Amino acid sequence: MESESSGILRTRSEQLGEMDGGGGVKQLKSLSRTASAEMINGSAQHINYNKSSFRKKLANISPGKSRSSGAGNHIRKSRSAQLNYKLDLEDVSSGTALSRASSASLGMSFSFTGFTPPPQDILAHLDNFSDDDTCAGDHASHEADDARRNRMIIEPTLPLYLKFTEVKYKVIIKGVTSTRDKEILRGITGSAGPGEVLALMGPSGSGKTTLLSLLGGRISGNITEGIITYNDESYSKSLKSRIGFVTQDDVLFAHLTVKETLTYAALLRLPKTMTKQQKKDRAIDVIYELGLERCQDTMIGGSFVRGVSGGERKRVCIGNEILTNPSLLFLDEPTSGLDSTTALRIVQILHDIAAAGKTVVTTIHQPSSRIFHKFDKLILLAKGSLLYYGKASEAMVYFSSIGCNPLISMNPAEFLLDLANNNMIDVSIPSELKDRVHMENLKSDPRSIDRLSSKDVHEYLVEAYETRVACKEKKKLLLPIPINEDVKARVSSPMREWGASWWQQYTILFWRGLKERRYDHLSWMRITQVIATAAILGLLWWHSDSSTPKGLQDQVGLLFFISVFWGFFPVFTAIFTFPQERAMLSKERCVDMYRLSAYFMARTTSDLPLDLILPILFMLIVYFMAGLKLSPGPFFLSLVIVFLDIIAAEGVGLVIGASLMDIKKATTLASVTVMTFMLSGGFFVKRVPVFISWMRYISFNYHTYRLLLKVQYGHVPAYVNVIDQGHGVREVVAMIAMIFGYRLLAYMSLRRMKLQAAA
Ligand SMILES: Nc1ncnc2c1ncn2[C@@H]1O[C@H](COP(=O)(O)OP(=O)(O)OP(=O)(O)O)[C@@H](O)[C@H]1O
Repeated sequence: MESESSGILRTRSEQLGEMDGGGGVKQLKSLSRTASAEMINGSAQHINYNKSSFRKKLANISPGKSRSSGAGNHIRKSRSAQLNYKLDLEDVSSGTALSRASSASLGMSFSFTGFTPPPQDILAHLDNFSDDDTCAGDHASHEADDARRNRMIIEPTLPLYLKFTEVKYKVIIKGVTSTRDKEILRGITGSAGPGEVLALMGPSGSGKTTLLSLLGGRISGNITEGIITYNDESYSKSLKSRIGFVTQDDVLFAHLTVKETLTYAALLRLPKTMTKQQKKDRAIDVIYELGLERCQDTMIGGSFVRGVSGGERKRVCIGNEILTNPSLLFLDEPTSGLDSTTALRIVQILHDIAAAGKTVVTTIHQPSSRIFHKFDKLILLAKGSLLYYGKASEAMVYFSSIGCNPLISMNPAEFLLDLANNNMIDVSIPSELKDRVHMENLKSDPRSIDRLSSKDVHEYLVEAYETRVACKEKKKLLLPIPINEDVKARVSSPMREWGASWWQQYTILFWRGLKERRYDHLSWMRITQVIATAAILGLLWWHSDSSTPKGLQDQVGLLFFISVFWGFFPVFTAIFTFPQERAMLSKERCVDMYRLSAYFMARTTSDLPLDLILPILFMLIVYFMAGLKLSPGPFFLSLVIVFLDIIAAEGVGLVIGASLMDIKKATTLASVTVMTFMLSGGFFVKRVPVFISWMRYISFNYHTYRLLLKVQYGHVPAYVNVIDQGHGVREVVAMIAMIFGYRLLAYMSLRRMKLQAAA
C-alpha cells in the first residue's frame, strides 16, 4: 500500500511539474521548507509577519490560478497551502495526506473505489459561505473578504500526530443491589496526522463520542485501557492549548453577537504576547474565515431568542476553537441537524483547516456521499467494536474484499452504517458468513438453517477486521512519527500560560457578563413587576402615620415587607447563576480560558450595577407614597440598607446554587431557607424559640429589618419586642460579613464541584 501511495504521489508531482514547466515542484519544495521553518518557529507574531509573503508565493504557484476569483479562489488558495505543507511531509512519507494535498490542488480526487466527488459542484456550493447568502455581492468586496478568509487558512501550526492503540473503556453501573461493568469501547486502534481529517462513524450509541472524548483528554476516571499518544507522548495538561474541542451541544451565550462571542474568546484565549488589537483582528479573521461576516452582528440566540441559524452556530463553535490555531481539533457531530449543503460547508471548512497542517478528528452521523469523500481516514464503530479503520476512500474496497457489496447504488456512508447496524438488506451476504451460519444452525436449530442474526453479522465483521487488517494497522502505528525532537518538545512544553492577567480576565468577564444579561435584568417584565409591586405597596400604605400605635404597627409591617421582598428576589435570581452556566464554565475551564477566581468575581459583580437600578426605582415610589420619614438622610440610608440586603441575599442564592448545581433542588432549598430566615426575623413570632433563634444571626432579613427600623425611628420600637442595642453598627457589620462569607462559601463550593468533575 505504501508503494502504491508513493506511486500516486509521484504521478501527482509529475503532473504538477508538467503544469508548472518543471520548476514548480522545486519552487514548491523550497516554499514548503519556508512553511516548515515558519511552522517550527511559529509564534503568533512570526506567523503574522510571514503571512503576506507566504500568500504571495502561494498565489504565484497556485495551479488553480487561471480559475475565476471569488470563493473558488479561497478554496484554491487553501489547497495551495495544503500542497505546500504536504510536500514538506513528502520527505517523511505521510502518504494519504500528501496525496490528497496534491490531488486536491490539481482539482483531482481519489477514485480508489470508483466514486469521484464533483469538485466544481462543491466549489459552486461553497461560493457563498453564509447560509442566507444568496445574492452576489460586488467583486471588490468579495476579494477583500477572501483575502481575510485566507489569512488563517494558510497559517502554519505545530504538527501533532495522534495515535491510539487498543483503547478500551468501561463504565461501572451501580444498581440498587449490584454493580456491573459496561464495556463501551472494545479495543480501538487508529491514528491521524497533520493534514488529515479522521471521521468516526457508527450508529447511535456505538461509542463515537466516548472515543472522541477519550482522545481529546476529556474523560478521566472509570476504566480505561490502551495507549493514546500525541507526538508519541502521553496526554499532559500542556496539550490543552494545542487541542480544540467542539462539543455536540453548542454551548454559547444567547445574547452575545457572533462578533462579541469570538472577540471575548480571542481576548481570553490568545497569548499575552499579542496586543488587544491583534486579538480582536484575529477574531475578525476567524469570522471571515468561516464566512460569518454577514451575521457577525446578529445575536447567537437560544430557546427564547431568535438568533443565527444552526449552521452559523456550529461555525461559531468551530471559530471559538480555531481562534488559538490548535494543532489538533476534535469535533463531536459538527453537522448534526443541518441540511446537506450546510453540512458540506462545515466539512469543507474542516477539510481546509486540516489543509493548513492541523489534525482533525470528527464524529459524524449520516454523511452525504459528498461529505464522505472529504474524509481522509475513517473509523467505523459498531457496539464499541472496530469494523474498519483506514483510508475513507478504501472502505468500500475493503468491505467488498470481505464479501459485502451494495446490491443497489448507494451512498457509501449509508452502506457502511447499514453494515454497522447489521442490516444486510440490499447487501450481498459473504459466502463465508453464510456457510458459518449454516453450519451453526444445522447443529442447533435446523428449522432456521439460513437465518442470519444481527449477532452473526456483527461477529463476522469484527472478526474480519481483526484477522485481515488490524495487525497491519497496529504495526504501522509503531513507526516513528516524522518530526524532530525539537518540534516535539515545543508541542509538549510544560509551560501553562494564561491568555490574560487576572485583572484582564476579570474585566473581560465582567463586561461579557454585563452584555449577556443586559436584557434579563432590564426586561420590561421585571421593570413592570417591580413598579407594580411598589405602586400597590404605596397605595396600601398611602401616607401612613407612625405617630399612632396603629399607624406605627402598619409602617413596621411595610419595612418588614421591604426587607423580605428585596431578600426573596435576589436569592431566587442568584440560585440560577452557576447551575445555568455550568456547561459554559466547564467548557471554558477545560481549555484554561481563565482562573476560577476571576470568573467568580466577575460573575458575582457584573450583576450588581443592574441589580441596583430596580431597587432605586422601587424605593422612590414606595418611600414617598407611604409617607416614610421625609428627609434625604433616612431615604438614602434606607436605600443603602436595601442594597446591602440584596447583595447579602444574592450570596445565599449563590451558595445554594453552587453547592447543589441543580436548579430544582436549589429552588426547594432556597424556599425553605428564605422562609426560615423570614420567620426567625422577629416580625411574625416575637419570642422565637431558642432552637431556631440563632438563625436570625445569619439572616439578612433580620438585620435589614432592624436597620430599617432604626433609620426610621432612631431605635427599634418597644412594640417590635426585640432587644435594641447600639446604633446599627452590629447589623451593618453582620451584613458585610454575610456578603463576603456567603460568597466565600459559594466559591469554595464551585471549586469543590470542579475537583469532583476532574476526579
Ligand atoms: N458514563 C456512562 N455511563 C453509562 N453508559 C454510558 C456512559 N457513557 C457512555 N455510555 C453508553 O455508551 C454507549 C456509547 O455512548 P456514546 O455517547 O459514545 O455513543 P455515540 O456513538 O456517540 O452516540 P450518538 O451518536 O447517539 O451520540 C451508549 O450506549 C451510552 O449509553
